[in-house]
This record gives sequence, structure tokens and C-alpha cells, in this order.
Amino acid sequence: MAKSPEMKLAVFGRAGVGKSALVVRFLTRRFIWEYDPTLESTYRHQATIDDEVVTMEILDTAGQEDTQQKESHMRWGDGFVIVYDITDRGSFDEVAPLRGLLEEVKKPKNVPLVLVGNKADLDHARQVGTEEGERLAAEMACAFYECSACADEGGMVAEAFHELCRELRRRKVVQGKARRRSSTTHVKQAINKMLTKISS
Ligand SMILES: Nc1nc2c(ncn2[C@@H]2O[C@H](COP(=O)(O)OP(=O)(O)OP(=O)(O)O)[C@@H](O)[C@H]2O)c(=O)[nH]1
Repeated sequence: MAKSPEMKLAVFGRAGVGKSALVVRFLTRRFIWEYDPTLESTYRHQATIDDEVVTMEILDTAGQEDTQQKESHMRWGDGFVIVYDITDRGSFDEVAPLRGLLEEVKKPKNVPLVLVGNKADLDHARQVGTEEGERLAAEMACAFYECSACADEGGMVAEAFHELCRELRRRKVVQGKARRRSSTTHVKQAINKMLTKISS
């Protein structure tokens, strides 16, 4: 049987935006009100996405980690969930610098990621408009979801993680094609070289 693809996903965002709550919601479909502030935790999870089994390693990072720790986690990951809290403008302002660091650490640029505005159940305390999230996601060329880890009736949390896996899969297909194309070109070049040698 073919081995299921493995994807390393890291979740970033300011302390308290709900990273752990989102990861736990995704893994268990439950919401737990209080967590110890995360040092960092990694989880393994399997899911069937569009008829393909995918194995995910999910890293729930600590909101308070320093730049060196962030960079090391960014190097580890294949795809990223950047989370802000719709009731915390400051957490939204931290998204662009986080994305900037990601682009610096990961080369080539255009890193696979999804943007999540969490705590959508707290609309009365909203500080960041939905259109602002949409605009930022468009600038970063990534998918955008407003979610609530606490009240996830629409299954948006899983959708955000699944979309990131789909994006990683799409890129793998494109990279595979590019690799095949480049090896075909190499073979053609070698044959041409041989023929030139024979005829000279
Ligand atoms: N109302 C509401 N509260 C939420 C939601 N998600 C998380 N919370 C609350 O927000 C607080 C912080 O949640 P955490 O999941 O610990 O946040 P975190 O981003 O992992 O925080 P650090 O581990 O410190 O980086 C907790 O009190 C959660 O109960 C949500 O969707 N709605």
C-alpha cells in the first residue's frame, strides 16, 4: 500500500489568540476553556482529505517564543497556520511581521499558509473587520477563515487545516512535474551531446 504523505504544520500567532484551542478543536472536535500557556506541543493526526489519507504532524507553538525559536520552528514546518484574534487588534498587527519572517526563513518564498481569525463567537467585542482579514489574506496570497474554536458549528477549523494540506499537495504535484521536466531536459541534452560528438 502507498505510504500516506506526511505534512508538518506549524501554528503561529500572538499569545492568547487560541492556537491550542484551535488545534484541540481540530483533533478532538471539542473545546476546552483553559490551557496552560503552551511551551510547545506536537501532535500526530491522520485524516482523509478528498479521498487521500494524509498524516499530519502539528506543532502548536508558544505565543511568547523568541525570534530564534520561531525561526527554528519555521524551518521545521512545511505549511503554516497564522492565527489572530478578531477581538485583539494587536494580534492582527503581528501577522504581517510573522509572515515576513517566514518568507525570510523559508526559501523559495511564497510559503504555504492559511490565515485564521479566531474567536468569531465574540463578535460584540470585534476589533478587526472580516474585510480586513480578507484583504490581508489576498495580499499574502493565502486562504482566509474566520473561525471559533469555541463554537465551530460549520466545521471551519477543520476546513482551515484541510485547505493547508490541499495547498501543500498542489505544490508537491507542481514540483514533481517540474522535476520530471528538468530530468527529461537533462536526458535530451546528454543525447544531443553524444550525437554531436559522433557526428564530429
Ligand atoms: N470565546 C472564545 N474564547 C477562545 C476561543 N479560542 C480560545 N479562547 C480562549 O482564549 C484563551 C487563550 O486560548 P489558548 O488556546 O490558550 O491560546 P494560545 O494562542 O494557545 O496561547 P499561548 O499558548 O499562550 O500562545 C483561553 O482562555 C481560551 O479559552 C474562541 O474561539 N472563542
